Amino acid sequence: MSGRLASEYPAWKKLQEIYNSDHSKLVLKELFAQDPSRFSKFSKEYVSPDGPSVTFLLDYSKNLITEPILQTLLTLAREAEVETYRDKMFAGEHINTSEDRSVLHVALRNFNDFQISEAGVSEVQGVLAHMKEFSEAVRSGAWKGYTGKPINTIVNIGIGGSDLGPVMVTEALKPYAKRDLTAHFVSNIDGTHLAETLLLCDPETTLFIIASKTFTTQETITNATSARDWFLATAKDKAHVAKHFVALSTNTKAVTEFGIAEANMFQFWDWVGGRYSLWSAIGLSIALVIGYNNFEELLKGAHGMDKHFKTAPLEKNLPVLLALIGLWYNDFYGSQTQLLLPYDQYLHKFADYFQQGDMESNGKFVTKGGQRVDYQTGPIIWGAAGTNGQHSFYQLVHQGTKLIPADFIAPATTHNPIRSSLHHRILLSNFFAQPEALAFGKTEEEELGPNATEPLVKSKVFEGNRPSNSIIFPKLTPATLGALIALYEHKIFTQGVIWGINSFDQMGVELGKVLAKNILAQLNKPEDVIGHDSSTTGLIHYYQKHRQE
Ligand SMILES: O=P(O)(O)OC[C@H]1O[C@H](O)[C@@H](O)[C@@H](O)[C@@H]1O
Repeated sequence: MSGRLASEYPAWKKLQEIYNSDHSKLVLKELFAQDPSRFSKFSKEYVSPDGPSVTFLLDYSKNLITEPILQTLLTLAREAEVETYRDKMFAGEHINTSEDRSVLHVALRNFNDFQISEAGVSEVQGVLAHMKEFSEAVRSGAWKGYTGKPINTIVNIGIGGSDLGPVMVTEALKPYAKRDLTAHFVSNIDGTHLAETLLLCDPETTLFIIASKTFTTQETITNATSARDWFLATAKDKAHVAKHFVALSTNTKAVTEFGIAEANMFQFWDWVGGRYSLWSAIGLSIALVIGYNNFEELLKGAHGMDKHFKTAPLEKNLPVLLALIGLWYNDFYGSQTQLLLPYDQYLHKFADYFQQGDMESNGKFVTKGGQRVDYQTGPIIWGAAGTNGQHSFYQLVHQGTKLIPADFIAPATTHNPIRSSLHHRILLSNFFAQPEALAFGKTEEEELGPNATEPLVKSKVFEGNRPSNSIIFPKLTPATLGALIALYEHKIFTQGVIWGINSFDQMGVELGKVLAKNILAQLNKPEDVIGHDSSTTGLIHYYQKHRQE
């Protein structure tokens, strides 16, 4: 039953035994030499079941696994009832127990395949139709600003899940963008973020999209209010707000109190988690930038992956395989982090996006049953796009003292084939070379011959045996991106079920918010600063001494 300690499952204990007795024998160079069919055994092609064509190859052969290890990991998934909990999610059961909510981002991209009865699900199509109509009106120029000019700039104001998804996807799908519609994203409460953005905006032609599930988030409401003040400083009449401000939210009351009419609000529901919300009304900026039809392709690509996750047997289920391999390193090898390395400049925000997606979901130390876990849960996610990382942190990945599993992700075809795709061939040669170097390394013998012992030679040794997955797909299309995001979403889900934690709440972001509110009220005068430790008090006093308003 989910909520149990993962370490109590028989398969977990068996994995620990296997690790203890065998891990020093798991050497990639030998595993490949012993089995010429290792690649075909440990790689799978995904082909979308229907809808827009999506294919990709997942090669997981360069991992420190054998068939028996994989089988034991699969047994662990069965003992943790991953299939049952997956089906509960798709059925709309309240698997987010702490908030007593269902978890239904899959319902946002459901094209009549799953029967889900939950309040709001039947409204999804209506909101999509509203998004289509509105985005087409803005893109065609039919929607006019208060002086009759068309909109040429949009500013999405939101943070966390109400920012990262739209930012990542609009960057990733830039080749599909309407280039004369500029999109900005303001998230940080630091006034610099808004001020620098407003310098690039004209109030007559700018549309502000206020994206907030709760519509109470301090950063977003403060930024939205300042943006409205800036707008009204020129437009004067409050009635003009209707042409320049729309809201994406679950909170109709707060939206209308802010001064945005319900007609300009795009609704979603409490069963959409913030970090799973780009498929909802939160995706409005995506639809505006790439067009509604491309947004729908994104949804369909994700839906194809949902069907795969829902129906493929565990041993062929790609999100499950990624989850199990990741768990093997996280819980038995003691790996603390997981790299996401897209060899595609358009995916330069992919790791940032899944920092929230994974770390906010699985950064939990208590099971659903309230027990402190005695094993590691969510990994630290990090990464960078293309070869940039190779010239910065890869040194540590290759020759440092830590084991850092990495996912390499690349398209076979580029959207920018300059110089007959020369750039892309160089990029991909690195995409192929890095996992090879990580896995197989370079010995002293290769460096100088059998008697080489000098420090210089030693420093050139690559021990190898550093694991990675590789994902390669034909081209980065909206549907392919949708499938890739859903792949990782379901990976996160699977790991969360096995660890017995609630992947769908985020209690850990609350304490800082409460403390900041309290401190904000004390910032005026030194004598107001009470109730803190000496460090916090000292820092605030220093600020009070040196600030200039
Ligand atoms: O969309 P909202 O309600 O403004 O929340 C923005 C963000 O706030 C918090 O940091 C968390 O709850 C995140 O999950 C959320 O994405």
